Amino acid sequence: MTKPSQAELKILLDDETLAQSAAAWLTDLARSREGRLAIALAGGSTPKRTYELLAEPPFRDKFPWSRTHWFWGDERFVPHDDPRSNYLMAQKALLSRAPIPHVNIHPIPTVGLSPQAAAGAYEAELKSFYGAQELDPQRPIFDAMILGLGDNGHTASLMPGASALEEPRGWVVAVEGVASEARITLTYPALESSFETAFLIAGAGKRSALKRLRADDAGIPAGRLRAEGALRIFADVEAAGTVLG
Ligand SMILES: O=C1O[C@H](COP(=O)(O)O)[C@@H](O)[C@H](O)[C@H]1O
Repeated sequence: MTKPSQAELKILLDDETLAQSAAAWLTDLARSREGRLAIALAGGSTPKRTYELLAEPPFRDKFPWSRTHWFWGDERFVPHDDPRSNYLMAQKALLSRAPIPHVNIHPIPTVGLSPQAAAGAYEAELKSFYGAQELDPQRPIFDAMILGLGDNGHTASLMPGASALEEPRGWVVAVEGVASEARITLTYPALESSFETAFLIAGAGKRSALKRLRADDAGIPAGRLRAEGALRIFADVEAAGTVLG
């Protein structure tokens, strides 16, 4: 298990170089893996430029689109055309602009069912894709997991104080009452089940949370993550300020 304090930290000058570096990492990783690939996307605003770059040359021309499947680490429980939707952000920045087969896109359902039912449906979809009901640490679900870090230390939709933080076995849960809308999130066991994981972190507002992440601070949800594979942090200098200082 890899703790955040053991992550390889890459500090980039600004948003653009962070996105270039993250897109290069993901493309090289995807090309180095054989067969079917699973990538879990983060939402929010930080990864948007990385997603855009993947759909543009030179990354677009090198990426193994046909064998890559796209999942989400979390979703806001709103329709997919709502501006808050993590699916919508990825769809506009990447999915609609790259040659991705429709069957390779696995959004978290948000309409016509309860948050609990949506979490159950997504867990069933992940298990069907994985081909087993139980996680094998030797065989992670994902090849790459992209994560963000909230100012309050949340990652995916593992929010401070949420009961989701204590979920020992389930792969996906609903989170209600901790944000303006309900959330659906992968739990630690599922988020940790990846060959490689990368946090994308930008902006001065993230300085304190990044410092706590790098100290494995269990007081923030991200600080409790123990990745099964390699862990990387791509941070811009604004976010990394106190880490460098
Ligand atoms: O609410 C969320 O926030 C985090 C962090 O987003 P950012 O815009 O501050 O990078 C994100 O990773 C997560 O997917 C999202 O639902």
